[in-house]
Formats: sequence, C-alpha cells, structure tokens
Amino acid sequence: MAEAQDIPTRLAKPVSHSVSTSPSAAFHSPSSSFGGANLARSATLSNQRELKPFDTTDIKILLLENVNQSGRDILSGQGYQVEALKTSLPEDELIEKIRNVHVIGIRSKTKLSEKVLREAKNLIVIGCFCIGTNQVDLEYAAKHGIAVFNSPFANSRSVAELVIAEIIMLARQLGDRSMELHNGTWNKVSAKCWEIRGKTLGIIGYGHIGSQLSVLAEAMGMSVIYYDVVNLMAMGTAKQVPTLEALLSNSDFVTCHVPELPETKNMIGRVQFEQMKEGSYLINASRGSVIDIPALINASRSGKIAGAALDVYPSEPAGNGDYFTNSLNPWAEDLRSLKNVILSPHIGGSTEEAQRAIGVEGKFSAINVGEALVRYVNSGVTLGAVNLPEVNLRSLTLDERDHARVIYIHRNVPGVLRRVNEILGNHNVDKQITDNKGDVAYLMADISNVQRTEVKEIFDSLEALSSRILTRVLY
Ligand SMILES: NC(=O)C1=CN([C@@H]2O[C@H](COP(=O)(O)OP(=O)(O)OC[C@H]3O[C@@H](n4cnc5c(N)ncnc54)[C@H](O)[C@@H]3O)[C@@H](O)[C@H]2O)C=CC1
Ligand SMILES: O=C(O)CCC(=O)C(=O)O
Repeated sequence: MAEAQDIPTRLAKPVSHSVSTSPSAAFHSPSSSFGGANLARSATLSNQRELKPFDTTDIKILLLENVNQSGRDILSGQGYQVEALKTSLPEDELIEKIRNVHVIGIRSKTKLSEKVLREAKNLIVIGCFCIGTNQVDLEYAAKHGIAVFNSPFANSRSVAELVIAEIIMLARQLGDRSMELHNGTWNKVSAKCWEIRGKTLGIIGYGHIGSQLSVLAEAMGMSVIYYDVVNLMAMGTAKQVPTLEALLSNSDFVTCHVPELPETKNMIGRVQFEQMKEGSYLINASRGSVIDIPALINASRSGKIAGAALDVYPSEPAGNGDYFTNSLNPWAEDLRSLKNVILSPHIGGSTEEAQRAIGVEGKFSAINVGEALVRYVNSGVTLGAVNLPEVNLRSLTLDERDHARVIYIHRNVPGVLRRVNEILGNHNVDKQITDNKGDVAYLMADISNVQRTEVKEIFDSLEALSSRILTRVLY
C-alpha cells in the first residue's frame, strides 16, 4: 500500500474503495486509439490491483437516448467525463460528437453505421443499453477494435408483460373503446369481443422474450405454439411447429419476437397475412422491419385480421414530442386511421425495473451494461461482448508489482502469436489467452518484470505489426 501516497488526487478520488498504483506520469497512447487503461476492478476482491496509466477523468463518455440514471452513475462514479443527452442525435451532430469520445452508450434509435463509426477515432467501446444491436454495424466495429456490449435479457419480462396486455386489449377492442370515451362517446359493445382463455397464441422467435411470454400466456389459459429457426425446449405444454405457415394457420394471436436480420425483413407480408386465420390478431414488439406495414393495412381493411398492436416501426421519431406522420413513414396516416390497432411508441422495454437492471444492478452483472463498460475500459475483459470473442483473465493482485496487461486486437491471420510472443519474450508471460470471432482475434496477456519505461516500447512494437487492429497496454 506504500504506493498510495503517490496517487494523484484526481486519480484516487473516483474509485473510493480501491487503491490506485498509477505512476504520476501518465503514458498516453497515440491518438489513433485509446491505448492507456487500467486493470480489473471488482468490489468483491480487495486485493485486486487497479492501475491507471492515464487520468480517469480523461475518459469521455457520451450517453444518448436518456440512459437510466443508475447507468450514468456507475460511469461517472469511475471519474469518467459523462455527457448524457435525452434523445438520439441527427447523424451530422452524432458524427461531430463521436469524434471525441472513448465510450458511447445508446439505446435502439441511434444508428452507429460505418459512416458514423469511421469518424469515431477514439472510440473503444459501445454500450447498447437495450437488447437489440441491429442499430450498430457490428462487423465494422469489430474490424476496428471497437467492442459492443448489450443487455441480453434485462427488459425481456417487460416486453412479455406488454404483449399480454395487448392480447387482452385487442381481444376486447379496448384501445378503441377507451379512445371513444376519451372523445366523449359511450359505446358498449360485445360483438367480436372475446376471452383469451382457450385461444391459441403463436410465438415467432422463442428466445428470451418469446419463452417468457409462453409461460405467462399459458398461465392465462391460452394454448401456445411457436416457430423458431432453432429447435428449442418448450416451456410448459407449448409446442414447436415446423414452419411459419403452420404457426400462422393455427394461431388466434400471432406475435413476433425475432431480431432484425436480412431473413426477418418483411417476414410477415401479403402471403403470410393470407395464411393467417380469419379474424386473428397480429402483434409486433420486435423490430419495425419484420412486418410489411402496407400489407398489414390491407389485411386490416379487408377484415382478414381483427386487430394489431405495433410497438416498433421502420422509422421512429428521434425523441418525445416528435410527430408520427407520413413524412416519417409514408403509410403512417393510413395506419393511424385503422380500427382496433394499438400503436405504442417503442415502450416494450420501458419500465423502471428494466432500465435500472440494464444500467446498474450488480447482482445481475450479465445484463448490466454500465458494469460491462467499466470492466472493458479498466481491464479489457470482453465477457458479454456481442462482436468480439469473450475473453477473461483473472485480475492482478496488489502483490503483483511490475506487471502489465497487454491487449492486442488483431486480424486473425497465421503467425501473429509468434510475433507477439517475440515482443513479450523479455518478460515473464504469467498468463495469456487468445480467441477469435471470424476475422478478428483478441489476445490478452499479463506479463511480469515490466519497468514503466518499457511499457511504451512494448506498445510501439505491437502497434508496428501488420496484423494490428488495436493495442492497449494496461499497467
Ligand atoms: N419493443 C421493445 O422495446 C423491445 C424489442 N426487442 C426486440 O425483440 C427481439 C427479440 O428479443 P429476444 O427474445 O431477447 O431475442 P433472443 O435472441 O433471445 O430470441 C430471438 C429468437 O428468434 C429466433 N430467430 C431468429 N431468426 C429467426 C427466424 N428467421 N425465424 C424464426 N425465428 C428466428 C432465434 O433463434 C431466437 O430464438 C430483439 O432482437 C429486439 O429487436 C427487445 C427488447 C425490447
Ligand atoms: O427501450 C429501448 O431503448 C429499446 C428497447 C429495445 O428495443 C431493445 O432492447 O432492443
């Protein structure tokens, strides 16, 4: 602990429960990437070493789309500079801002396309404070050494509960009745209003959300069938069906829970509406691209479907108060005019519970994006990354002095390990791990007997290798 007295106050302040052994002279990597970083932090192990070859307050984070306060707190608690905005940004403003940040946190609306990421010269990690990652060009990010994390199931329950509510609302035409009475009209109707007990729910995509929904629907007396490209164990007495058509032709309610993929684009279009039962209902709380909306408008007008609930749209407004008109989606006004069609503004995952869990709740660390970002910035651990191999090394302890952690993201080509180990060869490689995902590989090594003066030399040698995507040396 003798080194504690060397800690510059700015470095020591943000992480109150641990000790920094950072040298006061910080090493900053070249601006093409953020090469400085520190070592793993875990509140549970007091003997873990936390190193900061940079000033924590140099790390700039941009959070968009009203990321939950708990998530913001975990990041600013590290001493990072956090700018949090309530909405997404138009592309030109996003490009301007992303140039300066090391970390960006978004939800579903911010499109991190190749065009945007090309400008993000300092970015090392993206946090999607949601489930979907379709808004990020994952491949471009991986090939440029930018890790992407999401929260794979923190809001699944919230979506499933919303869908249950919508099933009942559609069956009882509740949206229309409520709107009528809001407009002053009493309209007591029972024709074509149904109980949901005994009806069949068809779930397309039986993942986190689909399977939760399956349990809730059965508890309410529905029969459940599901269609998925993967063979999956049924919950309760649900049954997997072999084709989409089998699902559509046997369901009273059809609900979509697939990711946005080329294969799921317009998955429900004219042909699929024809395959649905007369007077059935369609629900979509996955992604707007999954439904061909003009085909839905026709199916609703012809009476083929008795109602629909949509939470997501091909184009969505940037922020609250914006209009949902034909200038956004050319059919918006036709959609708004339909009977028994519930339109919600992408609120499937918008509950206090879900947003808190995504941002911070430590006991569910697999779903905690804030923590995943800190872990990645501070220790290079990629557990939970969606576009890089998942790599972990146990933390260094306070007893392990003169150690450094080398992180080398590189193209997955033959001969790299040999060259890297030649560079690290003058030091003890205490532990090393490497893994790849497609064309990109991630190597992490803890080396001992490293003098501070040698860190830059190691960094520069790794940077000079032709396979290099991104190098970080944490010490
Ligand atoms: N409305 C909202 O606020 C929210 C929307 N979502 C959306 O819901 C989607 C689903 O979420 P999860 O259940 O967590 O995902 P998940 O990844 O757990 O499950 C998706 C399932 O879809 C299946 N699938 C993929 N392609 C398919 C295809 N062509 N045909 C049939 N099945 C296919 C997969 O095998 C998987 O079982 C997310 O990708 C996201 O876009 C998620 C959370 C909130
Ligand atoms: O609430 C949000 O920001 C997005 C929810 C969502 O669509 C997701 O988690 O994929």
